[in-house]
Amino acid sequence: MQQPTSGANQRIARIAAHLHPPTLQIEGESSGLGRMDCRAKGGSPGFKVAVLGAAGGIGQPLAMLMKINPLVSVLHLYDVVNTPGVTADISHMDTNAVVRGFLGQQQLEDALAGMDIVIIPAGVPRKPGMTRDDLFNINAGIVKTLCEGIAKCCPKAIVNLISNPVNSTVPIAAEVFKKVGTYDPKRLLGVTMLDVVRANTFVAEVLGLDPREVDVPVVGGHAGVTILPLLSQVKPSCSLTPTEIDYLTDRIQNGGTEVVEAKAGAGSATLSMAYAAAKFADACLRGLRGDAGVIECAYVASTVTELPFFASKVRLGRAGIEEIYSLGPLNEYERTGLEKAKKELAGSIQKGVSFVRK
Ligand SMILES: NC(=O)C1=CN([C@@H]2O[C@H](COP(=O)(O)OP(=O)(O)OC[C@H]3O[C@@H](n4cnc5c(N)ncnc54)[C@H](O)[C@@H]3O)[C@@H](O)[C@H]2O)C=CC1
Ligand SMILES: O=C([O-])CC(=O)C(=O)O
Repeated sequence: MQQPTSGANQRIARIAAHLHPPTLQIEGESSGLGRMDCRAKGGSPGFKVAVLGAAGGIGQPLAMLMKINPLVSVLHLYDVVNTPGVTADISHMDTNAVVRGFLGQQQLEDALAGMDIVIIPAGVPRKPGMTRDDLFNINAGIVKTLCEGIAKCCPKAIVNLISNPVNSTVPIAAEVFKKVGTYDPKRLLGVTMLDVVRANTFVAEVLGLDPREVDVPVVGGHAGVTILPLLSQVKPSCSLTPTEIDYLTDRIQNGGTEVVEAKAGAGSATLSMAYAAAKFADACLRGLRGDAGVIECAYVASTVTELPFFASKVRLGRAGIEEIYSLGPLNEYERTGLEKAKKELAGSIQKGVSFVRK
């Protein structure tokens, strides 16, 4: 067998050092003890993104999609299990972002330090027969702990909250940030993008269009009747029959349950959610970069209705949410839906607020 040259020896030694890092020091940063660091050099322009719950059903494909995003220079993957494997795996992708893994509560602060965007899909998913609110008891505590970490380590980060029940977890996050004095409503967004993604898909199916050409605003919240598609505002403008409107509203409101039942106990939407979360995070990143006209639906602190939180179209920019749009003209069907949505949302918001204030 041919002996490697001394130049080749040096290169192999360098690669081996990356695979089995002693205590790697990142330029300009201190390295967390026991942290998995999959490339020593970063520094290329771009944003720093953390995924909390990165080893989960949503977390893994979402981490992969964020690794592909050219706006991301550093990707931190945090979970209470399995991040070494996920980090090693994703770090082999030949895209720009430097990937670092963080395992367990003692590494949460290292995972969060310096982040521009924190995406949270941590928590338990539904099984058939459960509502999203049935997840409250477990997920409320998880979200509270993670948000306490964000308030301490990256209080200026944009937070994309995915963990259910979103209608309550966003108010929980707001209360945690208020308590420590770091709350900026412009930087806290509940991710309802999957409702829009589903609505675009189902409406396109009915109209015989390419879903990429369809834009359906979905407002309210992210559970059952609180998911309110505004089918009178579909772009391109179209006329749907009352039967089509009933079918579409029901399918969009129950899209999550459709997946939970099809998975029959193996969890809820993960792949379409990772896609939706990556699309939404990309919009936040483009806003941060200063792109004009970045508009998406999200569940945010709002004065669009009398409720303190509501999902509607928002414009994203360097400060996070730069403008929240009103609902526009609603027809009778949508006005009735809005009243039902508000009634349920009010209770879910109060439940989240009380959890932190108790
Ligand atoms: N907003 C939305 O549109 C959607 C929200 N979801 C919600 O997203 C959440 C996650 O769903 P899946 O990924 O399918 O669940 P999963 O169980 O596959 O993954 C969740 C991950 O969170 C981790 N985790 C648990 N406690 C943690 C903690 N304290 N800190 C960090 N990580 C922790 C788990 O170890 C696991 O890897 C669920 O609450 C689900 O209901 C799901 C689909 C759509
Ligand atoms: O339905 C669930 O539990 C997960 C979810 O939020 C969705 O798929 O919209």
